[in-house]
Amino acid sequence: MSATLPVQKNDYIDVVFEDLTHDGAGVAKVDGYPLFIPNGLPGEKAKVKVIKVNKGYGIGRLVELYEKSPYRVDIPSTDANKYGGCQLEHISYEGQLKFKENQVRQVLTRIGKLEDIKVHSILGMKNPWHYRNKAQVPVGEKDGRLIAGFFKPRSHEIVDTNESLIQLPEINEAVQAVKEICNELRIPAYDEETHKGVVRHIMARYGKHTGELMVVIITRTVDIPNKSKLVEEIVARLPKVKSIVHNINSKRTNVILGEKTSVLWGNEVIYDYIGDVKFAISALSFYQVNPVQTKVLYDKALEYAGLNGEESVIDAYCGIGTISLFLAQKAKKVFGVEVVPEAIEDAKRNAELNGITNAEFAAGEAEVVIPKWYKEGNSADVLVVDPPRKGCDEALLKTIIEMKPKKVVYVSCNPATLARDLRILEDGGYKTLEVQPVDMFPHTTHVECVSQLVLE
Ligand SMILES: C[S@@+](CC[C@H](N)C(=O)[O-])C[C@H]1O[C@@H](n2cnc3c(N)ncnc32)[C@H](O)[C@@H]1O
Repeated sequence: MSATLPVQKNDYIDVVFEDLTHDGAGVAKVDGYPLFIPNGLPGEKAKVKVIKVNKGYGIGRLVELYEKSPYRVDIPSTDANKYGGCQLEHISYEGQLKFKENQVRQVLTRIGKLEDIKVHSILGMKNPWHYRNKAQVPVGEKDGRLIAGFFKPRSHEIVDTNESLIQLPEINEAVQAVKEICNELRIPAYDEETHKGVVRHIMARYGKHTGELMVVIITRTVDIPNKSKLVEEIVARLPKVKSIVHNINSKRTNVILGEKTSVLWGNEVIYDYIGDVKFAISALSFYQVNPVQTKVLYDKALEYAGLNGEESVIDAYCGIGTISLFLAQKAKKVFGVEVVPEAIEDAKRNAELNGITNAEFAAGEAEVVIPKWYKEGNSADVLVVDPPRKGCDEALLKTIIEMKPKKVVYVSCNPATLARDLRILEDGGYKTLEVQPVDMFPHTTHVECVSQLVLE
């Protein structure tokens, strides 16, 4: 096969990078044949080694840079830099924002065939470091010691580090402390090959605006050896801890959290504020990871909803009711739907906590609950969706098109599924007026968008 291609495996060639892939690799073309090379930036000239050739594209490795992009920044070669999941760290923040904005525009045109919609300049952060309020760190064993950190790319080999440049310092400290305590108390790590051992993951979550810390220990076993000493030491070394939770995941799986959760010490939840609204967050509930940009994102969603106090609003994929409670302050009534029952319990508690009485919440799949509401004769003036990366279920999109809310606000963490779903809604009678990208995840390739659609 490779005989007909313009490059062969192990060739060394000189290239000029033209573009970036959605996951941040440089794209160079040889006689029209694309080569994807991690770490290459548009405009740069380089020598690369071809390491793999497929029919439609090849993969290469950067060997030498002849000419650097003005957006390239030098980063020290630490484990956190190499393995910490920050695929865009070698690009200046200005360059990252440009890349993300461009990516949104390209994807909306290519997948959504949305040629003429208004995509605003991306809203970035003033200080794009140490923003993440949550970490879920895999645990393993090396030389008889429990280690925890990042997986090496495309492997399950763990790099033992707690140094992350995008996590809040409180999160890094919490992970490090739990790791040390487990080693001191000889609590064994889980071994995924033999399916033996105890600790699988350490999770930490931090309320930036309340200073409350939650530690979750995820184990294969029902019991944790030295459990009471473990709890005692966590409380002693992490003064901000308000909740220590045990989650049991006894399955052979890559899924992090298991089904059984119990509180080992303190509260079942921690609290945090977004703006003036207070939220209770339990271990299994989704909560946005960038506390600064969440406010920016929700403010935009609220602006796009354009409420005057008379509307009935549905908030699909509502999590712990975060967007719902902002909407409820401006609408007549809000109905939130979410598949995780614990998150719905949090949402109800959050409405009460903030004295909000015009929000109701239902646990279930949005694509089941909302069609059922519609069949029972209910509808909404405004519908907000904030689905996971896979986007909205087709059954939900079909119901939206039939229900005909005047406005749809689509919050998305994946431009590709956003583009796909906007196309379906456009074909069903909606017009996308504007799209606002928001940088919720600096230094990674992820980008969030809020879109406003109106019924034509
Ligand atoms: C991106 S999060 C958004 C949550 C919330 N709007 C927020 O900003 O915190 C997506 C949420 O959808 C929930 N979810 C996933 N699949 C669902 C489904 N089929 N129906 C309802 N909720 C679902 C997840 O549990 C998660 O809470």
